[in-house]
Amino acid sequence: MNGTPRHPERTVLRLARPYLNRLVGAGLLAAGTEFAGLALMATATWLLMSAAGRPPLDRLTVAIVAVRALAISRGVLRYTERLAGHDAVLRLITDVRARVFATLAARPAPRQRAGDALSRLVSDVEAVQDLLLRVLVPAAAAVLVSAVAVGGAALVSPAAAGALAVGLLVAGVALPALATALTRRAGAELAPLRGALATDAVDLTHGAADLAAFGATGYALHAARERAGRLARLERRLAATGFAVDAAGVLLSGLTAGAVVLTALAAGVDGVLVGVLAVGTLAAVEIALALVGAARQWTGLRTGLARVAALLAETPAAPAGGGAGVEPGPHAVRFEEVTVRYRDGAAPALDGFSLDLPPGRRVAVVGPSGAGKSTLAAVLTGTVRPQGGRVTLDGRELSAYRGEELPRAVGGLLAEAYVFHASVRENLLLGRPGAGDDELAAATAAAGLLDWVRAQPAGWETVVGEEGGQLSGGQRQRLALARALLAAPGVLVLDEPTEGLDPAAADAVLRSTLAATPAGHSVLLISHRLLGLTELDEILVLDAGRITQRGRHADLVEAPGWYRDQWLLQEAAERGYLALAP
Ligand SMILES: Nc1ncnc2c1ncn2[C@@H]1O[C@H](COP(=O)(O)OP(=O)(O)OP(=O)(O)O)[C@@H](O)[C@H]1O
Repeated sequence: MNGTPRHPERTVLRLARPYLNRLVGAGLLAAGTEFAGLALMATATWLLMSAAGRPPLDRLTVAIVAVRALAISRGVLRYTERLAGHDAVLRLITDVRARVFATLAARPAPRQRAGDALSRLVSDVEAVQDLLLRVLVPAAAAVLVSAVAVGGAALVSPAAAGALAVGLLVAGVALPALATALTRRAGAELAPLRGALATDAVDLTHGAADLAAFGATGYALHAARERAGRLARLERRLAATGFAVDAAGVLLSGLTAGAVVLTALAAGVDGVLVGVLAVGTLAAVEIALALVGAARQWTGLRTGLARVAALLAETPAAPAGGGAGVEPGPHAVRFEEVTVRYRDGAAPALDGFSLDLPPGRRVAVVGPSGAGKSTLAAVLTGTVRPQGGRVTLDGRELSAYRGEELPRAVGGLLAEAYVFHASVRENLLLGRPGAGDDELAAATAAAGLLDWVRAQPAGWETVVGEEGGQLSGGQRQRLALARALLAAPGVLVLDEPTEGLDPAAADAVLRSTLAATPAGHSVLLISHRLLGLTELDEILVLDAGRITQRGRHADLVEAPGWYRDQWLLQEAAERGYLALAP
């Protein structure tokens, strides 16, 4: 696991480099907007106070025109700033999303909940957008305008400018630092609580039927309500702290204006200009107070930014040799002393596993639940990377193949295959885009689903529902199997291909599946069911990640051990089942 970069902002800024001109432009426009606002207040004050003395109108003309020009330009500048800022940031975000997806796609299968991963992906990438648009651009504008305001005030009275500078420093540095310090801890507690609440919502809706069946709805609701209550209390506390800091900001702007007025009066500044300084100070402090908001945003964004930066830092290295290209057809696979451990300190799921799978060989892996069979399939398809040993395809390590290369050589039916909310045809074409009806029919026949497809009024266009919900478990399994057969990778991995089928159907489907696999293609079959394995070249019995027995069915069934015991049990059970079957 890569370490989290210590300054995620730097990673973001590095990515933003190609758009730097646009971002600087947006920053300048934002500063222009704020400056126009400040100048508008100051000019309007001068105009009002001067007009009170009834001077000749021509002395006021420039100021009148300036007020109009500033009022209009403020709106125009704000609009162009938003346009320029969003244009730059949305371009950057497109890059960031593409990189994040590429990294995730090249990564082993996620170990976290899919919903959580997805929502994080969306909100974390948005953190990059917010960092630029809500933190950096307004902060840069506030700093620039504060400097201009102090410079302007210094032209009138250096002493008043000093008082203004102090006020602006407190508003733009001390208050933001205070706001960050006060909210950091609560903010850190908030994120996991929000995550837990999202998970509760998913569990309570998706698991409603099971919760009701076990009479656990009340308990689950109570736990979720408690977490929601804790979140609400935390948010109330954060809001109260936020209001206190905001109130301090208002107080500060009054105090700064008072100090500026007193120093200006003491320095003998003309009354009208004192008024201009007072109103200008209120406007300038308000602009500097934007930094409090920026700091608050920044605190909230840091966790998401760190996660995105960690993902981006993980950008997959191009495989050595640039990927030699994978031809369809036979391939040789070799496992050498492969060890997989899902967690440090946990027992290994695979423990020094070795196997030769030359082209055309058909091997079954059997063993008790938790023995490591699915882990083996995941290692072979590249979704789990072993911590020890190596797995090679045609002599090259699996990790040396590009993400899109490996599936051309190794693939098949993995545990919990996903069926898309689409037609039977579309689900099948995923296995081999462009396959004709004959090919679809051959694969579907081997999986034992062709009769069902033919019986449907819509045939290949039958829509299977969300996650294949309009199919029976067995039909879903057969559809996924047909898709794997259509893909016809050189190394076909079949994780429980006949799960959910009755014994007679399971035998038939396994036989036709093996028959439909082209000569020279190897097969790694994972199965709980030991019947029907007579045709396989070798059967491995796996237990706690190690091979405990190996051989052909005829030999294993003669030797005392797990295989024989299990085979006898299953055979007796199925004989009973078949005797009862009509
Ligand atoms: N994603 C995971 N995270 C942590 N541990 C895992 C994960 N997947 C599997 N394991 C652990 O690894 C071991 C092997 O699991 P695996 O799924 O490979 O066994 P299996 O033989 O396929 O079991 P089954 O026949 O029940 O499907 C088990 O102890 C399991 O708890």
